[in-house]
Amino acid sequence: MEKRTIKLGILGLGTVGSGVAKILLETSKNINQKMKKKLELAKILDKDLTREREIEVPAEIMTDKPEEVLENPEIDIVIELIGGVNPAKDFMIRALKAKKHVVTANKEVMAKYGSDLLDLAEENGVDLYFEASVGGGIPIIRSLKESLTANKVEEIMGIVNGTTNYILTKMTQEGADFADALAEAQDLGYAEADPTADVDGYDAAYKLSILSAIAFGSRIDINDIYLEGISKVTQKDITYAKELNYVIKLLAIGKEVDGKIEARVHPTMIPNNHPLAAVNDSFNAVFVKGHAVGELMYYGRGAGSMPTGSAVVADVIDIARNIINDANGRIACSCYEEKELKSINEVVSKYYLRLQVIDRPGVLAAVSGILGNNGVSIESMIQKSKTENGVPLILVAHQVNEGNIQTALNEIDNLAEVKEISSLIRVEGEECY
Ligand SMILES: NC(=O)C1=CN([C@@H]2O[C@H](COP(=O)(O)OP(=O)(O)OC[C@H]3O[C@@H](n4cnc5c(N)ncnc54)[C@H](OP(=O)(O)O)[C@@H]3O)[C@@H](O)[C@H]2O)C=CC1
Ligand SMILES: N[C@@H](CC=O)C(=O)O
Ligand code: NA
Repeated sequence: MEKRTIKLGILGLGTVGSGVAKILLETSKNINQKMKKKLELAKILDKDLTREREIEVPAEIMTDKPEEVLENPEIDIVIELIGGVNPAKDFMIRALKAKKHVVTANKEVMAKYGSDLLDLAEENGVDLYFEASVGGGIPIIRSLKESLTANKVEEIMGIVNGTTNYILTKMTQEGADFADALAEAQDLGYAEADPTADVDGYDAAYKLSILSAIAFGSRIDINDIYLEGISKVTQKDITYAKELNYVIKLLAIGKEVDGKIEARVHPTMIPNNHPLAAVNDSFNAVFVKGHAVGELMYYGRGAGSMPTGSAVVADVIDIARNIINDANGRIACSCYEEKELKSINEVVSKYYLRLQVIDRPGVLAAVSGILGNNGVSIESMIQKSKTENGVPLILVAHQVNEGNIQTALNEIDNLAEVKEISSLIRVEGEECY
């Protein structure tokens, strides 16, 4: 049956909303030619209609009344770009119940409520797409759901937060101050409305939860993901990492080993020659290992108005194609199994440790003795010259269970010669690449 124009409504004309509107308005001829159908941006909801925007949109399509989008019988696809849980989630529910397809960039909502929303979409015979929620413009969700679907995914390891990658890049390459680098990332539109979501690792954890659900077929409760942000990463550790030929990145790591899932987000040292080490600024990259395809890496802009807009508009076009072909619901929710999650103590990794010790004979023997008794063997060690607060002792431990390292550190902390355990950073990546 010949379809009328497909009408779109945007919720939230902020950083991403402006990118989406720009692409839709400026590229409409090209999009319509590709679609052989007209896509029309019919309404845009935002709270403040007087604020100056990044983009000029016709005044008559702006509204501050949610019902003009959500209850508008003309609108086929609702694009949620408000962020946060509510009212974004309620608006998505209203749209799905009104049998409107939904596209969202909202990782928090998808990580926390994605499976219920996907069920609701299915019940209502509509699609819910969320490519922009992970890796911004990188087509990672579509790749996992479609191009890699023949695989049993064994591992996903990625830099999935543009803000923290921008901050760590500036701190590493320019010795920048944390707060200044964060302010720049905010100015560039990379950060969340509340940037603690970026800095403390929640944003990366939401993304890992979404990726893991698709890759491993099992829902992962966001609260079960081991999480450390970047606020404790110091210039000292960045400098010692350089000496050891490592770089520090905030990694999201998901693995399936013997049917058990490992899911963690934390600052990680990776070798300088590792492919993820060259991923800088707001770029993201996701490394995937599938049983059949082997290793792949997806790389691109993980944040920002236009790159994220690119993923959102691609979802819109995909849904429009489904509408034209009466083909919604092609790919159902991928969480078909319940798999056990490993605790962090069961994780096996290499470790970088930085201790502050008293300059006294026997201290090295005491520390290495405790490590050895706990099955931790030392790969390399640097002892720096004396400071007014003792001597920094930097160790890299071979692969071992996290439980062993933690027990050893508790014992080391009790040594009179040890003033402080300053840092523990996991080290990944050497063996596989
Ligand atoms: N920025 C990025 O690079 C990326 C963002 N995302 C995700 O995209 C979504 C949007 O992010 P972003 O564009 O950066 O966020 P912004 O804060 O820039 O934009 C959100 C917009 O929605 C408006 N808004 C807030 N509450 C309401 C409401 N109740 N009704 C109508 N409008 C409202 C805001 O107005 P006001 O400013 O007045 O509050 C603002 O204009 C988030 O889920 C984010 O996580 C995903 C990938 C990348
Ligand atoms: N705040 C996020 C935006 C994209 O998802 C980030 O910095 O990656
Ligand atoms: Na993406």
